[in-house]
Parts: sequence; structure tokens; C-alpha cells
Amino acid sequence: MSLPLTEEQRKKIEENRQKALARRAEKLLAEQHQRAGSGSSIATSSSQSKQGLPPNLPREPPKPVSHGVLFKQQNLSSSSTGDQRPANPHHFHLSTPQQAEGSGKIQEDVPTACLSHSPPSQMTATRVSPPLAKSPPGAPTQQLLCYQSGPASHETKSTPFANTAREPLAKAKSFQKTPASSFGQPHRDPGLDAKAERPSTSGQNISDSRCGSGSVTARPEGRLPQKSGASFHKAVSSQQGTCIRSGDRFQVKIGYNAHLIAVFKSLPSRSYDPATKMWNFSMTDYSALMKAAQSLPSVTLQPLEEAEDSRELPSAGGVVQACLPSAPSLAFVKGRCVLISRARFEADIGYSEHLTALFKQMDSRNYDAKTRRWSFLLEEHNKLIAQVRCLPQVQLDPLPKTLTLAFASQLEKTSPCVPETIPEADLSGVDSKLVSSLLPFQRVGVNFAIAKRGRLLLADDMGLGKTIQAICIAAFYRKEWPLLVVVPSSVRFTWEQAFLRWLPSLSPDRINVVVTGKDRLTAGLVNIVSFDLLSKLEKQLKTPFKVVIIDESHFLKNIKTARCRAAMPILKVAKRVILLSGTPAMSRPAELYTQIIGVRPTFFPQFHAFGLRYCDAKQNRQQKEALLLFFSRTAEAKIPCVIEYVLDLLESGRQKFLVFAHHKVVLDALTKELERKHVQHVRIDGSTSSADRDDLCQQFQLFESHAVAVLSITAASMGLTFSSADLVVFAELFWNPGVLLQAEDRVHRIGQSSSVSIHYLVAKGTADDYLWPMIQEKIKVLGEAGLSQTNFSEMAEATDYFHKDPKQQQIYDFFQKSFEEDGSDRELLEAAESFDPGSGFQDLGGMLDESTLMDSPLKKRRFEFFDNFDSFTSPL
Ligand SMILES: Nc1ncnc2c1ncn2[C@@H]1O[C@H](COP(=O)(O)OP(=O)(O)OP(=O)(O)O)[C@@H](O)[C@H]1O
Repeated sequence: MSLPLTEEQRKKIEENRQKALARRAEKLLAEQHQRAGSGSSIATSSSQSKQGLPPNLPREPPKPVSHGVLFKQQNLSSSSTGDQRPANPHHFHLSTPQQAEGSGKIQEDVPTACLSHSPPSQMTATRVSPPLAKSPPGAPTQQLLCYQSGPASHETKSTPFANTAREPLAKAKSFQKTPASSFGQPHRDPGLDAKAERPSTSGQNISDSRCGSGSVTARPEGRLPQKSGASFHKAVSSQQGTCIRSGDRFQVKIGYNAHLIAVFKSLPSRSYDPATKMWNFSMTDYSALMKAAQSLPSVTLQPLEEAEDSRELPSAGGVVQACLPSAPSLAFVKGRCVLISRARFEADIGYSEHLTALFKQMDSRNYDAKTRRWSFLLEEHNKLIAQVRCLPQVQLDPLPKTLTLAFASQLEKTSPCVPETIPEADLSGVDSKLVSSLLPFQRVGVNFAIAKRGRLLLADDMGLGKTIQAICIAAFYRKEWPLLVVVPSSVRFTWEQAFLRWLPSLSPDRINVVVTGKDRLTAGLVNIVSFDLLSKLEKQLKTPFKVVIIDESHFLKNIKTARCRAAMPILKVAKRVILLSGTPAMSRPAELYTQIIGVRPTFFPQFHAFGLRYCDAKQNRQQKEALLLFFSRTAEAKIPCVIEYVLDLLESGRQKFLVFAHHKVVLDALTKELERKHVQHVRIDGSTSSADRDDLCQQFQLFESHAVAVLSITAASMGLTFSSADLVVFAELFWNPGVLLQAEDRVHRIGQSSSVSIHYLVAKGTADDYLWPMIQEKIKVLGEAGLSQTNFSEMAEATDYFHKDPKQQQIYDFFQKSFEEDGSDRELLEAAESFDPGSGFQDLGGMLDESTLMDSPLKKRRFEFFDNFDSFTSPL
């Protein structure tokens, strides 16, 4: 910060400035006298224009301006270097604040202080003074032009030019009627007239006075000699016509002219309207027409006013362009297409007249005035790109390849808004029992699969009957069997039953359920094997399976696992690949990758491209053990509250419900309390055998007296149907929301007739503070990727409290990073078991409900927050 000037210093500076101004004015005068004696008027004017010299030099130095303005100007002046004459003096005159905003150059030439400090009426003086004050003796043209503008403006507005500027058609008439009126003046560019018509935000129309005064110096450099002769001649003798916009096209209003008609006929978008007797064209032909018309001596075409307007907008030197004839712009514009929604893309590119005309031809076009960008439906992407390639001055890069692949079906559509039609598959070769049992949405799934030639990921919600659909799809390709069915070990026999049920034509002895590592993988026509046995038996395969079903295909999420390594080569060579999963990505989009390449190996040949686009995974090993200990201690701390909550539920009359927990200590405490209170219950955890699981599940389903099912989150969240209950209580949280959702769906499935309630018990001040927002975050990510419709947004309360302490956020970060790490779920699961050996993780099966309830029952979530363990009371 510098000290302010004293009054005396200011006075001195002002005196010096006045002297300098006087000296400069004298010098300018002397120079002008010298040049005036060395050429004819037009030639001199032209050369003056190039030199930046004024045609009418003022005899007196200009009046001083206010100090405020002066100081500002001096600062600006001192900051500039070298020759301070603007490269193109016209910038200064016609720049409006908007133009100045878009152009650094204009802002440099027009001191901000002038614009902001002077009221419109004083603008002329203010604008005149600064350049004089700061410029070297070779004073730029604009100083003098501006100086004239005030007094000259009224006069010039009354000239025919000024009138025609307002009314383009009137102009044409006046030219025809009074050609003499244009003598002594150069031909005026209608574009400039149009420009002059618009009021400047600075409160005056400097261009009016300049152009209206007939100043030849107003012409852009280098253009005047040809144009002043040719155009002027044309203006006098040629046939006048006008371009008129009509929607996306433009019409030409002109009398008969054989040469022009020939031009019209050469334009591809031509159309003749016998009613109006006018030719009309698309905007793409506009420039070509104008150019051709200019070369016809017998024709003068008034350009489209709107086209002229729009041509000025993106250009920093808009005024100069507006003065140019309507020849095509030589500027090269380059940009790219950007996806902005599932349905639309945007052109991120600068302005080009031709391109804009092309955009306007697109049916789905939409212009965002805020961003100044055009957007279109994906269906028009290929058409647009193909047409843009014909524009030599434009390079518009298409959407990235990954996107064009991902949205191939939309991009291949030629007309917008036509929904993809899936043909009805001919299922006459499939057992009629199966086909007739398919529910309408299942039939759609089968049709889709066959339209995709038997390679798909069927990701219907849990319990909606993916099994029956998979069997139907596989049966459609029965001629290509033997069939391989890879499933969690717990549901191997359920699958066998399903085949027997839905395909009566299949002899039971043709079904081979692989039970041990010594069995043959190819012994049957239908071969059912668990993921783990597949990895042991894959070496037996001499000839590949052509048709493969993978149930719970998210089991293949980690490419490093033996099961995935065994399955992927089989999928690669199979002709039909039917992947089934109600939770294809349990925790993050990266889990989809192996399943995607299982279905379409060429879709994302390398994870890199997929990862870049959909995943933001960071490798970060941290504090896992400490966190798991935290998790374990949380479980212990929650036990009394959880027990109280469950007992309250029972006391309130709740008859049948599930309680999920992760740690053995919680499961033990719960069952112990239920036993103590003589509450009939079942318990399924990692130590329960496969056979017992089915029995226990059946007991709970059938016996009214069984009130509570105490279940391990990891061991009982899949393959079991508990539709006789309609409430699920989560005594503990788990970092993988997919597992939680699967557990929820033990009651929320076909067979359920009531609306379902889900209660999450969240303890404040424990690891739940970090797990809970993390679960929400993951659900959100999955939701954004279209992989989950679950909305946990009601849980706003849970999200604020832990953020209050910045140190606490760190713990959350640790949790998130540790659990986000690639492949960490399994790893963490195993690590968690080391704290709690009783709840081992294994694939356990269960009995499936065969009820055929059509409607999906409502699911209601409820979140109970324990913030004071001592004063905890049940919410019921
Ligand atoms: N069209 C149908 N006719 C009769 N029963 C059906 C039909 N569709 C599904 N079911 C029954 O609904 C239950 C759930 O079906 P299934 O096990 O195939 O679901 P899912 O989508 O594989 O579920 P999850 O993802 O949980 O494994 C099964 O008992 C099944 O027999």
C-alpha cells in the first residue's frame, strides 16, 4: 500500500499533464499538416486509417477530465509498454461493457475509470481525453472520432444511412430511390448499421456519429480500397435484395435475377415457395450464398440482421467483424462433446457461424443461454459428428470411446425418443410349464437376454425369480448344452430342484451336482458346481462349456480370487453367459468390472479405463486392526441396549422378527437372554451346518411360536427366506451396505404379504458414528451409478454429529480408506473373524419360499440412535 499524494503534488502533476497535452497536440497538428500535403483525400484517409491518424484533428487541446479519472488513466498508461496505440482503433469506439468483459484487449484500451465514473452524457469527453493523455504523438484515430461524436451524432442520425440502419428494408429502398445520396460516402456495411442501431450501454452510439459522418477512416484496414470502389458501384447500379430469417431457414427477397437464380440452384438446401415466390435455404448455405452474391455485380444482398448479430457475440473484435463483408470466417474452432446426462450431450466448442447453423438443424437441439452451449440427445450424436466433419473450419471431437460403447444402443438410434424395442423371443422349444409360469417382467427379462444373444448380467432385485429366468434362457440354447451352473455351495441342491421343477423334459439323471473335488465336472447335461469346487476342477475341462450360468455373480468381484481366476476363462470362451445377481456391486462400482468383462470382454478391455471413469479408488492400508478392535468394542458396548430393544419389541406384541448381528459376543448375549426369558427362537451363524440351516429356517417359517431368528450378518444374509417375519433389526452395523441390503431381503421377497420394517440400531459415540455415514456414502455412490435404489437420506441426524469435531473426521477417513481398499471386504471380514472366531464366513444355503406373491411389499427403514446408553428406552 502506498501513501496518498499531497495536495501540492497533485497540483504539480496536473500542471505537468496540461503541458504535456499541449505539446502533444502541437506535435499532432504539425504531423497532420505534413501528411495532408502528400496525397488525395480517399487515399490519405485510407493511409491515415492505417497509421491511426485522424481525418479531423482538433485545433485545441481537449478539456481536462476529473482527477479521479486522470489518475486512473495515468496508472493504466504507465503500466502499458511500447507503442500504446491500439492495434485496431475501432475496438475502442464501439466496445460496450459486455464486449469489454469478453476481451482483455478492449479492457486495456478503454480505461475502466472512464466507463464507471462518467455519466452517459459526459462519456464523450471522458472517452476522448484518456487516449490523448496517454498516447504518443501518433495519436490513434479513435481519439478524434470520439471527440466528434457528441455534436455530430444528431446530424448523422438524420441521414439516410442512419435511417436505414434502423430499417434495413427502408435502406434498400432509399438506395434505389436516391442513389445520389450516397455520393461522397463509402458504401456502408449493413452489418455495421445494424450494430450502430443497438444502443450502447455506455449511453451513446459513438459508431453512429463516426459512420454517419462518412469518415473513411472508420473502415477496417486493408478492406477499404476494393470495397469502396466495387461496393459503391454496386450500391448504385445493382438489384437490391434482402435475407429474411424464417425459423431455421432464411428467405431471399429479391426480384428476378438470372445470375442469382443460378446461384440459388447450386445450393443444396434450396427450396422455392410458390406462394411467396421466394427462395429459401438452410443456414448452412448462408455464407456460400452471401459470398456468391457478392461476386455478382448486378446484385446487392442485404444480409440477415440476426446472423450479423450472432457473428459479433463471441468475438473480441466484434465491431471489426461486423464491418466485414459476410464472407465465411477463417477462424478455426476446436472443441469436444461432453456427456451431461444419461440422455444428452453438449458441444463444448467456441463460436462458428456454420456450426451454429448446423446445430440448429438438429431436432433435439437445446441452447443454454447461461453456459452458451448447445446440447442434443445422444441419438443425434453420430449424425452431428458426421456433418461437422464436412465443415473445414471446425473440429468437434466425438464423445470418448468408452461412452460411445456404453451408450451404443442409444447412439445407434437414428431418430430421437424411439424406445428400444425388444422382440418377443420364440420360446416354443422350451418346456411349456416353464414358459407359462413366467411372470410378465420375467418374460421381458428372457426376451432381453435372447436379444442380447444369451450374454447378460440379470440383476433383478433379490427374490424376484432370477432362477426361473436363467433356466428359461439356458433352455432356449439347449442345443448348445452341456450346461454349467456355478452357484454358492449352499444353493447347489436348490438349483437342482429348480431344474427338476421347471424343466420336466430334463431327465433327473442328466443333472450332475458336483459335491466333492473328486466328482466329474462334465458328467451331466446340466452340471451344478460351487464356486470353490470350480477352482479345483476347472483343469478337468477338455472342451469348453458353451452355455454357463453364474448365480450370485458378484462372487467374482475380485479378480485375484481363485474362484474368479477359474471362472473368467470359462466365461470368455462360452457362447452364452448368464450372470445373476441381486447385488452386482455390493460396495463400489469397481466390483462390476469382472462381471462386465465376463459378459462382454471387449467392453472395457482394461480396468484402467473403467477405473478412471467410474472408480476413485486409492490404495491406502492403514489402521485396520485398531479399527476392527474399535468395531469389536462397539459390539460389546451395545449389548445391553440391544437386548433391551429386543425385549421391548417382544413386550410390545411383535411376534416374529429377525435380529442380525456380526460379533459372536452379541449373538451369544441375545440368545442367552431369549433363553432366559423362554422366548422361542432360532439361531444361524457361521457354525451352523448347511442341513441345520435349512431346518432352522423351515422351523421359523412354519411355527408361530418361533418369535425371533438370531442371525449372523455374514453367515445368514444370503439364500434364506424368512418371509413369515416382517421386521428386521440390525443390532450391529456392517461396512458393506450390500450385505446389509441382502440381509434385509431375507424377509422382503416373494412370499411376503405385509409391509416390511427394517430397524438399524446406531450407537452414538461408538464405531457406528463412522460406519453409518460410510454406509450412506457407499449407498449414495451405488445409487449414483444406478446400482441401488435404496435411499438412506432420512438419516440426516446421523451425518451431522460426528463432523463437529475435526479430529473425529480423521477417524472417519481412516475407516473409509481402510474399508474402501480394493478387495478389503473379504480381507476385513477374515480379519474381523480373528476377533470373533464364532461367526465364520461361509456360503450357507437355505430353503426358498415358493410362494408366488406378485407385488413387492413396501419396505420401511427405521434408525434408532442410542446416544445415552444409561437412559436408553425403546422407541416403541
Ligand atoms: N414365475 C414364478 N412362478 C412361481 N414361483 C416363482 C416364480 N418366480 C419366482 N418364484 C419363486 O420365488 C422365489 C424366489 O425366486 P429366486 O430364488 O429365483 O429369486 P432370486 O431372484 O434368485 O433371489 P436371490 O437374488 O435372493 O437369490 C423362489 O421360491 C421361486 O421359486
